[in-house]
Formats: sequence, C-alpha cells, structure tokens
Amino acid sequence: MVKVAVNGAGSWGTALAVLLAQAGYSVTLIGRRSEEVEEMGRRRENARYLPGVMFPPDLQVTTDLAALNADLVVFSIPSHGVREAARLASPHLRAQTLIVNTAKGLEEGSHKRLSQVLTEELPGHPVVVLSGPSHAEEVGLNMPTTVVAAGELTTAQRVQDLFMTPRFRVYTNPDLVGVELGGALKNVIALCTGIAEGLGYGDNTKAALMTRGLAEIARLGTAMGGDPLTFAGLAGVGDLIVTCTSRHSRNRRAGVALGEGKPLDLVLSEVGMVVEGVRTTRVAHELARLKGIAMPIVEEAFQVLFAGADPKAAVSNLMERGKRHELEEVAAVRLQREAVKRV
Ligand SMILES: NC(=O)C1=CN([C@@H]2O[C@H](COP(=O)(O)OP(=O)(O)OC[C@H]3O[C@@H](n4cnc5c(N)ncnc54)[C@H](O)[C@@H]3O)[C@@H](O)[C@H]2O)C=CC1
Ligand SMILES: O=C(CO)COP(=O)(O)O
Repeated sequence: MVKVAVNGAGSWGTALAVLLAQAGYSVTLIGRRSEEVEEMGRRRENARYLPGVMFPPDLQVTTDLAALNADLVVFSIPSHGVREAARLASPHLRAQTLIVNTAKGLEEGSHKRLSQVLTEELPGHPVVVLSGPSHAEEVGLNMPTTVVAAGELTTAQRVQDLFMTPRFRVYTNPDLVGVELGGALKNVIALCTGIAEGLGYGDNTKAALMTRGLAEIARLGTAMGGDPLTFAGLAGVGDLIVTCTSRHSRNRRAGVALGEGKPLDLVLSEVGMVVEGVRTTRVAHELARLKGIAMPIVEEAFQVLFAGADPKAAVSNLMERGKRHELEEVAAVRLQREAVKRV
C-alpha cells in the first residue's frame, strides 16, 4: 500500500490528509505541537483549523518525523517555514520519496520559488507542486475541485494518479514557474480586493482589481520564465477568482479588515491562520523593482501594508494613473513586428 505523510497539520494539510486517506492510502498527518496532535487523535477532527471534517478511521496523527519515511511526502507548511521544515525532514525521507509542495508563496530575501527551496534542501528528490482553486473547507467536504500538478511531466502524472478522485480532479502542467508564480501572487490581489470591499466599494472595483491584477501577475510571471497561457489556467485566473471572491479566503478576509481601518497586527491575529499575501507583497514588490516590471497594484498594496498609506488614497492613485493601452505588451509586440516588416 502507498505510504503517505502530510507534513503540516493546518487547514490544507488536514484536508489533503483526509482526501488521501479516503482514497485508500496509509496516511499520517504530522503536526508540530503535541497537545494539538493529541486532541486531533482524540476528537478525530482538527477543531482549530478545519472543524466539521471528521477523520477516516485509518488516518494517523503524530508529531514524530519518523513518519516521513514514506513513498510520498506532502508539504503543507506556510511558505516562511518550508526551508526549515525541509531541513528537519531530510534525514527521515527514503531515497526515492516523492515530494509534493502545496504552500503558495515565495521565499523572502532570496525571492526563490518554494520548489527551488525544496530542491536545494532535499537534493535528489523529485518535487511536484500542487496548486489551483482549492479551499480546504470545501475539499474537506468533498466538493468538486480542480487543481494542477506542476513539474517534470512523468512525475506530475504520478501525482495526478495519486491525488485524483471523483471529486478532486488533477490536471498536469509542466510550467512549474508559471504555476508557482500564479499561486503566490494571486494572494496579493486577494488582499487588495478585500481592501476594496472593506472600503465599501463594489463589484466593479473588485473586477477591475482582479483583471488588472492578473495582468500584473502575468507580466512578472512571464518575465521570470512562466508560460503566458498558465495564467489563463487553474493556477492563474482560476485561483485568483476563488481567492478574491470566497468567504473562506484568509487573504480576502484580512484585506476586508484592513479596508475597514484595522491595523495589520490586529488583522493577522484575528484571522488566526496564515495570510500568505502579506509576505508575498514584499517579495513581489522587490522582484518588480529588480526586474523593472510595472506592478502598480502591488506597489499600492506594499504602501498600504508596510508604509502606513491610506487604502482609499491607494485606490485613487490607481484610478488616476496616466492613460494606458489595455493590452500594452501585446501592442508592443505588434509594433515591433510591424517595424521588422518595414525593414
Ligand atoms: N487553506 C487552504 O485552503 C489552502 C492553503 N494553501 C496553502 O497551504 C499553505 C499552508 O496553509 P494552511 O494549511 O491553510 O495554513 P494554516 O494557517 O491553516 O495552518 C498552518 C499550519 O502550519 C503550522 N506552521 C506554522 N508555521 C510553521 C513553521 N514555521 N514551521 C512548521 N509549521 C508551521 C501551524 O502550526 C499550522 O499547523 C499556505 O502556503 C497556503 O497558502 C493552499 C491551498 C489551499
Ligand atoms: O489558496 C487558497 C485557495 O486556492 C487559499 O487561499 P487563502 O490562503 O486566502 O485562504
């Protein structure tokens, strides 16, 4: 029987452990704190992070990293903890253990994608990224969900086979860069649509932020080597839609509270779970500067989160920017082609 360990017992790790146990594998969910793990074992439920989703009888819970001696290890640790978690995991893995990362973020300081971090810390292990529109609360209740497994094609196909159920449909995509950037950057835009909601603005404003936000994601993502088509897929617009609109999204909820005027520290403690978009805003802001990519929404998000800017003024700044062509990059390529034809 396939042996699986899920490293990280937050909402996403718990939902995936339940999904994989229901699929018939031998699954162990690894948590950090012994009190939490004991409580989960007793209640057969993760009451703190995923209440109402009962554990299948065979699902094991532990703090013991020896459980990482498995065929498949799923990392569901917030992005800022991935490198350390991988270091701690390293001595316990089998030589052939397949690694699946499910966190959505970028490493602060290095700007690395999380698959790069995992490959550095766990050399020789194949790494696949699972991403797409998938709130733990809905996956835990077996609601139809589609995701993408990104990485080297045959390994991604193995992950597709392992995770696919009649309610959890997995596509493959070899574009690791595009999938990881789409998954990380949509959280920044979800914070922004939440802020707009908190300010009392309506659906027009949210649609504007989502569409122009996607343009920024694709601009940075393609500059970093992603395939433009990936941003029109599940890990791009798909995840952007769900995160910007779902009542489950922690990034959207944090944004709403910021828009209502609460300070960031209070917002984060009220949400009580990871809000990846905050750190990712800082990384995206640095990357945009380093690569000379225009990301006006990211710029305003950065000013609101880290420089005390007024959210209402940030919206005005975006609305009153100089005039632009909607398809600026496309227009630039066309002009270039016409110039080449004329020569
Ligand atoms: N919750 C969801 O619906 C989804 C979440 N994700 C991503 O999965 C990752 C994990 O998110 P969630 O499970 O939702 O977070 P969560 O906030 O529900 O739980 C985080 C878990 O990680 C543990 N943790 C926190 N810091 C840690 C560290 N430094 N080292 C080790 N463990 C640490 C906590 O004890 C907790 O068990 C995030 O990157 C998130 O964006 C991806 C898809 C869906
Ligand atoms: O990535 C997610 C859904 O696909 C989860 O988003 P939040 O972290 O905003 O809840």
